[in-house]
Amino acid sequence: MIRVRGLARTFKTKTGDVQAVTGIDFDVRYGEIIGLLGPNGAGKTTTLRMISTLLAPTAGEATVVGADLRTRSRTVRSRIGYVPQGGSTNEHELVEDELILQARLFGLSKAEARRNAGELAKALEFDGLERRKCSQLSGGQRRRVDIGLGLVHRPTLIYLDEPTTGLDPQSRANLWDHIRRLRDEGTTIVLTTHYLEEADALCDRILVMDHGAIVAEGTPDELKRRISGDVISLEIDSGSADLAMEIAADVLELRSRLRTEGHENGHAGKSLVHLTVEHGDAAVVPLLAALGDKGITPGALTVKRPSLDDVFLTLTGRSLREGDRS
Ligand SMILES: Nc1ncnc2c1ncn2[C@@H]1O[C@H](COP(=O)(O)OP(=O)(O)OP(=O)(O)O)[C@@H](O)[C@H]1O
Repeated sequence: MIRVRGLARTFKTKTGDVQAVTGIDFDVRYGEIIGLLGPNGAGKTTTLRMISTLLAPTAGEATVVGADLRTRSRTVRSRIGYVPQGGSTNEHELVEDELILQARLFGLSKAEARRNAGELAKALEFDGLERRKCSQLSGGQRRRVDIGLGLVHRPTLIYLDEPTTGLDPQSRANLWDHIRRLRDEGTTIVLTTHYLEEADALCDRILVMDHGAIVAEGTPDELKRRISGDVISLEIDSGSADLAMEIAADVLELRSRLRTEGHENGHAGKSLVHLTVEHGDAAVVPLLAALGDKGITPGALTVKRPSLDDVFLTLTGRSLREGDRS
């Protein structure tokens, strides 16, 4: 469905060149949901904009739904749907008019446009809202209309840029169901997300991006399996965190160790120390004893199977959530 080789984009700015995407390779197969996962500024949107012809690459090549990105950009455009981060609905227009206008822009007849709009309203469950102005929709309804706009010309490939950002958990889960249904009906989907749980729940395959590069690729399970063993997370006073990691390295056979600042939920002044070990349960008692000998008592301790966040930490040394704040 998509074949990308060496795709790169550099932006020239007053303060110098920004290498937004540094020469990436990836493939997307028919009927997959692919997630581009990464923190702010990782290059996800730039990648989507390039493979949707909205932004010219500075290097590299791509074939999208059978057409060359550079030489047949009009064909590519006619075969894909692109739903940008903020959507593209016009506040003052009626939902139905927006859908029909969009379909007509892609060359559909009035009758086809009307039929597709009606079918999508049913499929994405915003039927009954077609005569409302876009400004009168809830966040979740609006996102479904945005997706409808991307699909109204019946593309087989759709790009969704952060489809659920800003939605409440219920609307998010509801939108996930719709996205899965689209895939089951034969639409290939490439989406970007900051949410690990979204990538985990929704995507068949994940491309982890950081600093303009793909740093890992695989199914959610494959990525998690890369960090074999368990992750022990300890909350430690920031002043003692480095010593705690040294002590842990002395008494345990560590696969990896990472430290993040605990900014969230009133944990200022605390650090979170993440240790990957073969058998988490067996490691806890000797670890606590060794820390206790040096007067360190963790505020909290958890042992769990690695999450995608742990994968990201291990690959990049940073938490995705830290990236979110930058
Ligand atoms: N038009 C532009 N001019 C200059 N720099 C840009 C431009 N567009 C993007 N960038 C830079 O390129 C890098 C990648 O941006 P991009 O929007 O692709 O990241 P992203 O992963 O989509 O981030 P987010 O999750 O915040 O949407 C960032 O450093 C960004 O500041």
